[in-house]
Amino acid sequence: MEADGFRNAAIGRGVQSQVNTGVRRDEIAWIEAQSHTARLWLEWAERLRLHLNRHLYLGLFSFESHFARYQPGQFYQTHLDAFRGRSNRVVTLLTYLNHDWLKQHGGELLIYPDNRSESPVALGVSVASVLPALGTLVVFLSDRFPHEVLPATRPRLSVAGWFRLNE
Ligand SMILES: O=C(O)CCC(=O)C(=O)O
Ligand SMILES: [Fe+2]
Repeated sequence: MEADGFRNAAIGRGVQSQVNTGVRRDEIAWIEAQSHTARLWLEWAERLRLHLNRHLYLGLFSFESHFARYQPGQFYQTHLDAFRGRSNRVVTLLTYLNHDWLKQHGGELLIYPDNRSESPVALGVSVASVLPALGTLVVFLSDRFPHEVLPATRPRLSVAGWFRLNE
């Protein structure tokens, strides 16, 4: 654990969790209710959870969230946040803490087509390219949209969160 609370991000959970720097190079810090801002974020997520359950009947049970810090050149290769039958992450939230982020800084989040789509999709072509700029919020179903983080020329701070089903 670094002095500032960040540590190397691992892949997988519990005993299967491992740090694999070939896939992801970022550092993370879990968000608990450690500050007023953190509490506001968790309260906002709780209201969104109730709203999604009320209107989309998703049965979301809990929320977990972390900061992630990518140093220049670091990345996260294409992955899904959940696998059918193996994880209970249902909805992914991403938001960014980077002022004045320009296209030339790179660091895009690339989102690939829904893996259950019926229509033929061009392999390897993203459906969205998102600059990690302050004020942007991305929401998608965790087990359906592969995504990756491209390297940036500046440090890149994000907040990721997942609504989960009951374990
Ligand atoms: O920081 C991002 O844009 C995405 C991070 C991500 O995909 C993850 O933490 O699972
Ligand atoms: Fe992800």
